[in-house]
Amino acid sequence: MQAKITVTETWLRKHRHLYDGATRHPFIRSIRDGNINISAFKTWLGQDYIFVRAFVPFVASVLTKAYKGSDDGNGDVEVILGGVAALHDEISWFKKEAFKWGVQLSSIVPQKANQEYCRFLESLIGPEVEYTVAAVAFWAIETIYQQSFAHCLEDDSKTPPELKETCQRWGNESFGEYCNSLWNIVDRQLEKASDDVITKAEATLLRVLEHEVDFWNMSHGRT
Ligand SMILES: Cc1ncc(CNC=O)c(N)n1
Repeated sequence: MQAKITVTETWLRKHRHLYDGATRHPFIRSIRDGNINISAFKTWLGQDYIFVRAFVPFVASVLTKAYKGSDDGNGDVEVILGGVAALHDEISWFKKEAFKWGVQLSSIVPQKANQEYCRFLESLIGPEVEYTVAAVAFWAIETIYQQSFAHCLEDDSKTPPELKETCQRWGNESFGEYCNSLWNIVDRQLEKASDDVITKAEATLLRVLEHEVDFWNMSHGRT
């Protein structure tokens, strides 16, 4: 018997080009090739700190929806709670890393692409946004970082040693397993979703991919 093709697999095939654009962006390639411009890296670091702060309430809203969706015999709440805990760690890491690179976090002004991405996150927080739709966004946001930074840690990469720890943060195996758990959550939700919700979720995935590309572009100085 042939394994059934999931909705997410269909999407990733259909939108492969945009997906690769987000996970194999020139910014990531430049880290991987070892010719990253350090000022671009610092821009990314400061802007991503702001993004992550805005990401926390979004993830908390996904957690609430998982709880309320509440035929949660599948442990969605625990997986997402793990994500919240990791973000607590991550915020401390950003502060430490910013200090190391001489980036003053308190004086960072969010750039346009970042503002728009944060506003998009806010638009997904409200109770009118279905759990399935919010979970798809969450899965995509985490997975893009995982795939991008794991690419910088492959055997043939020339990632500068001082950036390895950053790449490890999202490229490590346990973050990969966490992303797979999110993927399972999303697949399970989509299997029982209405066509209307599936359509909305696909549109949301596309918006995430576009925002991620714009975010990398911003760090790369292409805005
Ligand atoms: C722009 C962006 N997208 C995804 C992530 C990864 N999630 C949490 O850290 C991130 N830090 N920044």
